[in-house]
Amino acid sequence: MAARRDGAPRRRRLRRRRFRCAHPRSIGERPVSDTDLIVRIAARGDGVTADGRHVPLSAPGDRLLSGGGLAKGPHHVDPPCRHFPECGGCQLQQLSDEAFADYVRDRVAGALTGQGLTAQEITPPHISPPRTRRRASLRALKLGKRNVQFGFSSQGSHRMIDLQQCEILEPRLFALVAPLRALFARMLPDRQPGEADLTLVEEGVDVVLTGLAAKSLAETEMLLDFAQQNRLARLMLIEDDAPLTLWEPDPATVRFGDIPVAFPPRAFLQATRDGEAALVEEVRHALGDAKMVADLFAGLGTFALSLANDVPGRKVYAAEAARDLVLALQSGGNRLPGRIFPEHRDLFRRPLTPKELDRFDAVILDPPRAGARDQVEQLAASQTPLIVYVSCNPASFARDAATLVQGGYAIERVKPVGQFRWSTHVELVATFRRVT
Ligand SMILES: C[S@@+](CC[C@H](N)C(=O)[O-])C[C@H]1O[C@@H](n2cnc3c(N)ncnc32)[C@H](O)[C@@H]1O
Repeated sequence: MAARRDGAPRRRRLRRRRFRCAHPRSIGERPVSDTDLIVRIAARGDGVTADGRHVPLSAPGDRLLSGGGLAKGPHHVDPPCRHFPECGGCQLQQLSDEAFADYVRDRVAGALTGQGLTAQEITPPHISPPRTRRRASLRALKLGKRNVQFGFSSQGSHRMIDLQQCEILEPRLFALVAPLRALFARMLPDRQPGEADLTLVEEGVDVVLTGLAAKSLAETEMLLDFAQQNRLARLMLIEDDAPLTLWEPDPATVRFGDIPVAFPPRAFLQATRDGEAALVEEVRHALGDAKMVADLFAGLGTFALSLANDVPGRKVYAAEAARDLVLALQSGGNRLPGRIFPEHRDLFRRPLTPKELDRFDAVILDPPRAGARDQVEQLAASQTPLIVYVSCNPASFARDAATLVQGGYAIERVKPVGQFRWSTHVELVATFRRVT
């Protein structure tokens, strides 16, 4: 049809195109009004309509229909994994890449708004690609002689999905799923649960098994064959809470910058390599040429060791409560003489005081999910010019951020990080500068 100058045919074409976007719906269902439009995704992953109703497994742009169904909008995609949503490993595979990135950003911005705070800048989020997760805990359940279910445990339930496909695990971790299922089938007592903690380290996959015992020579040999055939970096059993190393041809290590660090079993490691790189890069950007730096909740030294060499003469004090992590960090730090100063310290019980904090040009902190209320109160009372807060929980971060802002800091920049792809688990790096 020839285009008309009054624009009517164009409007009709647009209307038709929009209609085709919606998926087929049952007879008698029709969109009711704009209040039925899904406008955002809530923290726990439900879509929320303009009038505040929660709709599981929906995407922004979807519409609730009068019969209770859902007309899918342009951001509602087919989940890439056959186990979604029952598996529990992912919550948001129905979102387009754009909608997932918006969700990650909005979680951070929303948490700040909830505390009445604004950041001068919120950067575009970093989102980890599929199949990059380098650590996972999988559960096994033996139901019959050769019948073992092995996978993530379904969210909020004891149901298990027997994992045949996974779009988040790094391929070297996923390659172990079938061999581990077979191992559990042979060795797990009937009706008993087992667990496998997998971490990709420099030497291959580090596997820690719970629920299995090596009571006889035959069982020990079976486990050693498994480790050798699958070229594991290390195989450990947890028996009565005590770890037993069965196989570790070379010491298991991780690397921060060019510093190798011994990897204690089940130690904390950022979930993806690219996510870790994004966090380190953002902290590096914030630190600038700061010389005296404190890294609080330092873990194995992800930040301390990656950043110590950036600036001539930089010294990094690193505090961490887990003894095995501090020891590993210390031996890694020995490769940078005079640069790294680790301390075994419980920062909940004994946070750094303002007097201690005032020695530093910059303080990095990366606390557990609960946040770091007591340490942040001390920071708010200090004169530290720069604070770089790495968080795995936007809600506790925003509470701590409010304390820092009350203490005279401004939120200069926030980078949201979605390294748990398709999950509701969101991380961030925030830069605070003292302004008063
Ligand atoms: C989110 S991890 C961050 C680790 C490290 N920054 C990294 O990126 O690998 C939090 C760390 O805080 C440590 N931690 C937990 N409670 C602590 C406390 N009360 N005092 C000091 N460190 C603590 C944990 O052992 C863990 O290593």
